[in-house]
Amino acid sequence: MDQVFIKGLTTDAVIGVYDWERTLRQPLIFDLDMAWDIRPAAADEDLAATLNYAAISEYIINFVEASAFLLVETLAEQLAAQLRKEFHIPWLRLRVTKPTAVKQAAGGVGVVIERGVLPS
Ligand SMILES: Nc1nc2c(c(=O)[nH]1)N=C([C@H](O)[C@@H](O)CO)CN2
Repeated sequence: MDQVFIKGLTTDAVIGVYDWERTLRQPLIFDLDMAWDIRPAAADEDLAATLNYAAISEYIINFVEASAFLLVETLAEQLAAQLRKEFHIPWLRLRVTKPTAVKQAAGGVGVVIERGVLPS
């Protein structure tokens, strides 16, 4: 299946379970793979026939900047559900990385979820 992707989208949010984390914003990085048949868009050079990664990036930034979840799990789950509904995405894989949460984890920490059904 074809995919449209967004890699390394970075924005800030209030996120975390500890008291000190409720008083500041921390960076979060989003990697998103979305199943989509790109052939109709390619055939007609038609942006409306594909997933507009610029529009989806803007949606993610607005959603995340307005959020204040405790767990990255909750953020991932809510964001994935909203993205699927808003953009009619049949299947997606979403990675949410909290790059500064654990100093010794150079590549960050976080979650990866897959939601929906991969079209055959
Ligand atoms: N699986 C998770 N573990 C932890 C989370 C989380 O959201 N999911 N959050 C924290 C703290 O907020 C941490 O990021 C502070 O450094 C700890 N573990």
